[in-house]
Amino acid sequence: MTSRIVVIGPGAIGLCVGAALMAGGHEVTFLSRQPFASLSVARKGDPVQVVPARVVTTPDRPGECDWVFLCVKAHQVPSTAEALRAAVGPRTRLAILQNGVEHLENVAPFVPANTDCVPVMIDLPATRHQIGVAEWTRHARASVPKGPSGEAFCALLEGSFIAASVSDDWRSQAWRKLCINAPAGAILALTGQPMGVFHRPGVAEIARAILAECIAVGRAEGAQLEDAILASQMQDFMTADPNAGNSMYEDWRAGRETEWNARNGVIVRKGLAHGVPTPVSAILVPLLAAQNTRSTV
Ligand SMILES: NC(=O)C1=CN([C@@H]2O[C@H](COP(=O)(O)OP(=O)(O)OC[C@H]3O[C@@H](n4cnc5c(N)ncnc54)[C@H](OP(=O)(O)O)[C@@H]3O)[C@@H](O)[C@H]2O)C=CC1
Ligand SMILES: CC(C)(CO)C(=O)C(=O)O
Repeated sequence: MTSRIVVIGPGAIGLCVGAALMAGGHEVTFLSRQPFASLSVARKGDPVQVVPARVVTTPDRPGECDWVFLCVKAHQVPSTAEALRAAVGPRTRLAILQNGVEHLENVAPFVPANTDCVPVMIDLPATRHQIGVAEWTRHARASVPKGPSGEAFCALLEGSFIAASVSDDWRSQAWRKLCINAPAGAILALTGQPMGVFHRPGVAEIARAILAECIAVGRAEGAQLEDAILASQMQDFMTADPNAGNSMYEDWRAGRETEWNARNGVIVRKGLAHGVPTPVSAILVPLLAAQNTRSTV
């Protein structure tokens, strides 16, 4: 069955997911801040195909639809309030594709309380090279909570390059992803260097400390995070392509606001609420916040 889907935020994730939905025959409209007419999404090294894209640039234009895929950075959610009002009707399902663990809290102020929201853990290393053009690499996975809406989400992507699955412990999936994003995002954004910086003296120790704090706070929040994550995640960091970046690094490089609060601030905020100490994150978070103000005072 063809669904009418509005993708809010045609960045790296929005373009990739939108292309997967279009390939499945769905009617996809991108709500963009800048116009574009065609879409080109490919796995790194694969041939590029250009297809026409349906795009609107006015927030009140998307109109009510079956699904909204919200693909903006966590701190950009408030700016989509008008678009959400226009696109989310009583029968619309809202998929929130974000890093972090606060998908539902982030959208709650902007949609009616009974909105059918599907938080999505998206593991899809992707870059938007220019408007309408994105490339992804390594793997493409999405995880949503088990239930009718989660299953409907997976059905939309069935047969596409994105492997979507339901989880009966989605909270743990989101925290596991944060175990990647919290150390790697903070360290790459603060040093302005790709993954090879983990081999500089002392850097791996800082990453390990952030990771340990993330695990401790995640457990206090009810996530199942086994001890072995510490070693296996550190191993992944240390064996990563030294030239690889991540979305927070890309934002820093482009002079855009970074997702420091959703990825690192959250560890301090939720740690405080549970009485879990997070001394290393507490030092790094003000630096990450300051990096975004570019204050001249
Ligand atoms: N990139 C990656 O590899 C991965 C990213 N993620 C997560 O997915 C989420 C999206 O990230 P990503 O795709 O990288 O981000 P991008 O910055 O590439 O894309 C965000 C897009 O949203 C647009 N946007 C922002 N505000 C609005 C608005 N009010 N109305 C319409 N469009 C808007 C931006 O437009 P404009 O261009 O005009 O600024 C941009 O096109 C984040 O939470 C990220 O952490 C998760 C896994 C991997
Ligand atoms: C680490 C990565 C690439 C994994 O999907 C990611 O989440 C990001 O860059 O934000």
